[in-house]
Amino acid sequence: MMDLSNPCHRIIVALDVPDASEAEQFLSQWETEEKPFIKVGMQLFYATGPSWVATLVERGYPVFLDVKLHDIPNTVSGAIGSLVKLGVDMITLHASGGRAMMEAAREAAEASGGRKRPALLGVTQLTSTDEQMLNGELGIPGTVRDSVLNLAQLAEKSGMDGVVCSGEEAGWMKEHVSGKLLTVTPGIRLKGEDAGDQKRVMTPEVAIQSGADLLVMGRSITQSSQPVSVWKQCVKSIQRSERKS
Ligand SMILES: O=c1ccn([C@@H]2O[C@H](COP(=O)(O)O)[C@@H](O)[C@H]2O)c(=O)[nH]1
Repeated sequence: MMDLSNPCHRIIVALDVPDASEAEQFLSQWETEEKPFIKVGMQLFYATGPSWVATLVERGYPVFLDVKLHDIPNTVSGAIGSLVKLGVDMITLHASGGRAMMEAAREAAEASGGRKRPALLGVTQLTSTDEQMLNGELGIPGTVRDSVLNLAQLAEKSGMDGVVCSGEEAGWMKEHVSGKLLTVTPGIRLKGEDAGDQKRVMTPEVAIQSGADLLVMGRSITQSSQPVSVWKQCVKSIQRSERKS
């Protein structure tokens, strides 16, 4: 189960791999270490199905199910009703799905009948979106920050426990929302690393200093030849950054 006071749980490892066997092989490298906080996204969830995710939870992994639900309220309510049974720690929905959709999700999660209620996170603007894309192909005026804040405030009013945004917005946004809203921040890159498809990126240290609560790290860890050592170094360096800020 996730424990936000545990520094190891401040980094969520995005397990973007094709199947359960590759995921298991990757996780086996942590044998003697504390279990990492794992993000299962669409690629792995669609490949393994819910039962493998439930076994991860049973084995004591904190799990973030990043399926980014976005549909009519009734459908999202049903989906949350099914996903809550897995016992995961966090689930994402697109905040742009609107208030009725997020409220329906919250009600479905609360009706989970004695099971642990997962934290629900509203995805604001994806970290692969920049201002040019926002104003151009998406037709949304203003800055990325304006749009992230608008969606974060909507998520908060709709009963979400947190939001997904980039490190560029995480700390600043907290001045405009309640302190209870958790900020989960992907788009993390080590110094000098290629951003790839991500547009709003930050190093782990700067993201934590800027006010992010939890960091999502995928390829920087999964594509490293020494993933456990990169993970450990990042945990240590964010602890140091936190002490300084
Ligand atoms: O705005 C968002 C929301 C989710 N993600 C997810 O985080 C990881 C990032 O992977 P990297 O390899 O570190 O880029 C990935 O699973 C995305 O689906 C995001 O990047 N941005």
